[in-house]
Amino acid sequence: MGKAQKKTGKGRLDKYYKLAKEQGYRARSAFKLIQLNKKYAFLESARCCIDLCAAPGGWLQVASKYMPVNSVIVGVDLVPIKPIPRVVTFAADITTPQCRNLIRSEVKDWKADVVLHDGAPNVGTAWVQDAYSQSELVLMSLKLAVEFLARGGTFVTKVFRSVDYNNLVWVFNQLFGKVEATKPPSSRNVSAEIFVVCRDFLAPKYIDPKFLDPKHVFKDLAASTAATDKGTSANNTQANVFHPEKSRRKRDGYDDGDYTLFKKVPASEFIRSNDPISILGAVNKISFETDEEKEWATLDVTSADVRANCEDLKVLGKGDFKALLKWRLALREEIGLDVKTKETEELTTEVVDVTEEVDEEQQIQEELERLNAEAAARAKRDRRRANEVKTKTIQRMQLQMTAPLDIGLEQHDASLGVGQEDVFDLGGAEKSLRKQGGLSRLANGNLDELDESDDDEAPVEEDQDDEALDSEEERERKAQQLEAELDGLYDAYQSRLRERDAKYKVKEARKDANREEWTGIREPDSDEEDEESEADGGWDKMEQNKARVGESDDSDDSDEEEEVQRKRRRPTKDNSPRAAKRSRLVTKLDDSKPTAASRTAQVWFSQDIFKGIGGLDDVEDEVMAQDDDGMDVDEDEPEDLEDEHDMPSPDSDDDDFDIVPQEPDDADDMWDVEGENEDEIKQARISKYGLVTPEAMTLAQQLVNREKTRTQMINDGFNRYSLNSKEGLPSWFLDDESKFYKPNLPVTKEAMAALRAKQRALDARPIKKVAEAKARKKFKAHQQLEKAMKKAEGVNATSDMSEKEKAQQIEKLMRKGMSAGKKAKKEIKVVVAKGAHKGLKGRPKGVKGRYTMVDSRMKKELRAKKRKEKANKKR
Ligand SMILES: C[S@@+](CC[C@H](N)C(=O)[O-])C[C@H]1O[C@@H](n2cnc3c(N)ncnc32)[C@H](O)[C@@H]1O
Repeated sequence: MGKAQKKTGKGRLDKYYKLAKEQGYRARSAFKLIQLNKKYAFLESARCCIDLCAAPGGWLQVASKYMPVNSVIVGVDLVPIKPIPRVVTFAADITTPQCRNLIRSEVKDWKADVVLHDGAPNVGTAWVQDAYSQSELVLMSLKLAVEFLARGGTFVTKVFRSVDYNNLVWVFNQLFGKVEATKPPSSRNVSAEIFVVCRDFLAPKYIDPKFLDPKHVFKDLAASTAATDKGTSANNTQANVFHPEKSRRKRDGYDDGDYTLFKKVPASEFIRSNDPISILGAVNKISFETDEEKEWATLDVTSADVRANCEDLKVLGKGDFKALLKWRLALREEIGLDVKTKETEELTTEVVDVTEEVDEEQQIQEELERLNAEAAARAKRDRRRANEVKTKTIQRMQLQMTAPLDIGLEQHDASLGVGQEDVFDLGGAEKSLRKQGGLSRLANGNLDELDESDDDEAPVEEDQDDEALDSEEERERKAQQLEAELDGLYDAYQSRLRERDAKYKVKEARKDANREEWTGIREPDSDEEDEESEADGGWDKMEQNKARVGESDDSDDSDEEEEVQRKRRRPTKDNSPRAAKRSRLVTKLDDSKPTAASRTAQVWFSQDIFKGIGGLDDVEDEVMAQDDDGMDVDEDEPEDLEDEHDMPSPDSDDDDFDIVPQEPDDADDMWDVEGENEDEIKQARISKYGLVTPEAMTLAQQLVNREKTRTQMINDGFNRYSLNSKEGLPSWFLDDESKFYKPNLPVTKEAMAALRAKQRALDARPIKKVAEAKARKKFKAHQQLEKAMKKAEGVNATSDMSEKEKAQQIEKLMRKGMSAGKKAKKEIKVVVAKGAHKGLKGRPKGVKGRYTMVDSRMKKELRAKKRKEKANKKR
């Protein structure tokens, strides 16, 4: 038996439920028809289909999908069905004549190829009753089917496994050539439903009405129920006794004619019965009503427990049932029905044996159910706990009881890698440091002292205030360290991502190509070699330069070189666009909003380990001291420059850090050449890149069409996204924000259409080669024309010709000149060397003008050859 499926709650939401949702079917039952049709293929050839009990319309959807277009599909149900394309539906009870009339009016005198029936009354409390009316419903649908089906047609119906099943199948067999019962995989195992596919309708001229009369078809119901009484229901009652803790399904329903839930048997019946176990499993109470029974109740063997147990058997456990069975045996001996033959232990073993027989399959299934339920409950519990913790944390955050760092970061997240312990356990680290008395010393930068004191166990007395201050600084330092580490990890992650990103690689390759082309900013008087070194740029070249500068300090022409270097490094107070652009190439280290990289660098270099390393501190100080005006310095005032601004001079040691980083994101900025002004560049950029996004186009159109004013647009710019302070936020966060935290600008259809049109126009433009060829042609034509005109002038100048002759000659020349470049290609006729032309030498019959003989295979073979060559080349 397959894995048990839950019939309640989420157990219903199985694979087919999800599939139905995905594929737009109204009910998961749609897959039952799909699977039935896959097996018997009755829909593809059907031209007319009637679906009885069709709501909500899953089967109708399938029929409409699989049946040929223009076929007639009719759906009926008690409840109205939402419209489905190509399907006619109405609400009616299929057991009534009105329904029949409605169908008739719909299909006219057509005959249906397929009649479907998936009807099910509400299966609930009175199971026997339901099963019966289900069978009745089947019979009613069969009645309609035989009326509307065409000869050879198919009737598909759902039948519940019940005592009526065989009778129904018998009737089907009388009316159809082939009858097969099947359970499609999408039908739940726990469901008692089964589908009967009746094919090849015999369409007899006369059908005995008894075939369709429930009274006749199901008349031996009682007999069959009695016959099955010893079957599953007997097992059920036995199981009730041996596993009273488990609730059992009544697959067989209630006994025929006995619809009461409460059952009572006299004690005498229980004592005298040969099947006491069935009685214990089936009844609620054993009563002591007759005198004899009342006497038994007073006997010693009938203890108070036994009497109490007899009052309500439904609440008893296994032990109580055993006690009752023991009591029965004892009483039987007492009243002389039995001689003492068996020991009660034996009975127990017998009982156990019987138990094992009881529905072993069901036990397995129930065990599985139990295990599944337990696992589900455990998972649910865990989920609930996790949610509770999260909710609490959020509440605490809202009450400002904790920092947001708590959320989302697992304390022992492996992805954070090494160092997370001290990262997240600042308190612990602080405590251990304080214990060692090294915190304040660490804060004072006395690393050596701290190292020494590592071995020293004696605690050092410290001023309380100092300690608090120290711990604050320490905390800050740690936090900065943590941020630096996180930034490092994030950078590594980003570079890993980029490495994987093919687009990025292409971009980088292009950039590299651009960089190679870039020859740097040339000083008019700098020599060839210097230009090269500048052009190449890069760390190595700079190192070489530095070394050379250092060496050249002693050389004779040092002053000259120094001057060149200084000129190259120092910004001038030149207001020309070139100077402005160059100043842009230099990173403004003192920008009031520190960039992520500079902040990271600051944090990195703020670590104690860098303290005392020559030059670094100075650089840092200089970085801090530099101000915005730093770029507007007169070239003629080098001393001032050095005093006021921190651009390193060639003589200082700090020229190690004379880095002129290139702006990474926009190579175009670098191409600002002398003479161009900012506005022009801006305009060029707009014409090249402007209005490339649908949002930009929408805004532009709104502005042009006066749907929005400029002020409105400016006002729109002040939204919750525009005033976010980005200061001090980590780069990963800012990256994320830039991707996802931005206003959702409206995009109109018109804007999209305009953009598409623009793109189409771009696509329609010829490629460079074609354009060049066209231009060449035009140029040649122009030359020819000029030549012709010169000749015409010559003709005009001659006196040997009459005016008429001149005119004729000139016209000829001009015609020739005008037609230059428009030479019509001589058409070559292709003659395939097959049939009559095969093996022919010389001109084939009926072919005039230029021709070429081709082999029919030649083209294909040539292509194949080229393809192979290409593939080989690649390899
Ligand atoms: C299981 S649903 C049918 C699902 C349908 N095959 C589908 O795929 O959407 C059973 C339907 O039978 C209908 N039904 C039950 N008794 C009926 C009756 N006497 N006449 C018409 N419809 C009936 C119910 O209203 C219910 O919608």
